[in-house]
Amino acid sequence: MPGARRRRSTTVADHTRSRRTRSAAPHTVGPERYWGWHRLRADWAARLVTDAGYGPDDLVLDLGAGDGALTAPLAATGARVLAVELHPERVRRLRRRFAEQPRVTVLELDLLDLRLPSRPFSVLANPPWSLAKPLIAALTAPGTRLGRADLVLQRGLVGDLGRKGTAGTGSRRRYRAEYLTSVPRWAFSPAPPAPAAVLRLHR
Ligand SMILES: C[S@@+](CC[C@H](N)C(=O)[O-])C[C@H]1O[C@@H](n2cnc3c(N)ncnc32)[C@H](O)[C@@H]1O
Repeated sequence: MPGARRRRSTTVADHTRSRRTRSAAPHTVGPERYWGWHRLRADWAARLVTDAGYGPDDLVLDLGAGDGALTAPLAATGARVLAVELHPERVRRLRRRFAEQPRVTVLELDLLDLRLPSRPFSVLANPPWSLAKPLIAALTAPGTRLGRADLVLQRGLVGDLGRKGTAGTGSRRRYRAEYLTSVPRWAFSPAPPAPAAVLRLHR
């Protein structure tokens, strides 16, 4: 199971070593932890899943799954879904909600510690925006099996990456970065401080 056992292979954390070796500040589960919580409304989540077009042959990661806004419509496509969430109560709710769905696996894990699957996979996620850059670096690193990722992120960052047109570490930038669509603030509950957009990364 991806992420369940840590081999010394690529984890998202490998790309953020400097962050991780600082005291555990932004990722610690504890009273000082700030938990971003801008849930996608069901209609927008359904729209993003429809646009992505996944089906039973796909393995799709929902990183920062919350209470399953994207996990649920993804599961409805028949895809195999890996929902990663760190907040313990949200993990409990996810496990209850998807208990009867064997094609959904919920991992209680810092997404920066996730060992990426060794088989081809995709990502559809509305992750914590503070982790956008290390997450993109990890997903596009040499050797990952990522096929495509649609990430709901702060619009300014998506615009910058879309203009640049590529993403990836090292001299060979293997992924195209595309500004897929704008997402208005009212697509979330509560509304985030800045407007959002979907960044599509694909080989
Ligand atoms: C912007 S919310 C999105 C929730 C859900 N995907 C949705 O669209 O409604 C981000 C989620 O990431 C979770 N989260 C924050 N830091 C995380 C981390 N380091 N690893 C995994 N999940 C994290 C939060 O608890 C929250 O549920």
